[in-house]
Amino acid sequence: MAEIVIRNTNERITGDENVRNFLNKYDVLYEKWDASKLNTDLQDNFGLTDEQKTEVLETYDYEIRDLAARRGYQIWDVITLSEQTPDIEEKLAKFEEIHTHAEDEIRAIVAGKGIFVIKATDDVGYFNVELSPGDVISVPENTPHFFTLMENKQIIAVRLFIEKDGWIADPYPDPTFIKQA
Ligand SMILES: CSCCC(=O)/C(O)=C/O
Ligand SMILES: [Fe+2]
Ligand code: NI
Repeated sequence: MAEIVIRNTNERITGDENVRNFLNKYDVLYEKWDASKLNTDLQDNFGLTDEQKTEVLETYDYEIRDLAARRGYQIWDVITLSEQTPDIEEKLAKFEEIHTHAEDEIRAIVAGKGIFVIKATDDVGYFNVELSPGDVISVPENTPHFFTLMENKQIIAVRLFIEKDGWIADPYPDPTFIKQA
């Protein structure tokens, strides 16, 4: 279940309804997929082969096509990040820079954990969205954000894009952002 932390106040928001209501205020979609649908061999495998990634997409084909039909996503992929990922440090460094995307994108966590840090309004500042298996969020277009792993340092996520070119990020250097532990 996703949890929110508002970074400026340390307020923590828990419970599906509260989380959904908070996120919807900032045009962030929050939905759930059934994490138990994924074959257990794949849930514990953070070094998926291309064939296994296809199996993940087949497992969630109904959910993916439903989101695509409702919200216009055109392509999707599976990303795994863990110590087994080649160039993990470079990949993470890229995701950990504040950036925007010119399109709305979906991130569905199917195994592991991760945090999206998203900018709300100037007065609220940034909030953390701590994501667990089954959590599905959108990252709205042109919204400053970044992504980092949690203590277990591993994740499998399905990503849905509107643009056929996939992941394209525009850096958003933000002097108002305060890094904290
Ligand atoms: C867990 S999805 C990988 C990170 C990503 O796709 C993104 O857009 C980060 O901001
Ligand atoms: Fe992003
Ligand atoms: Ni939870």
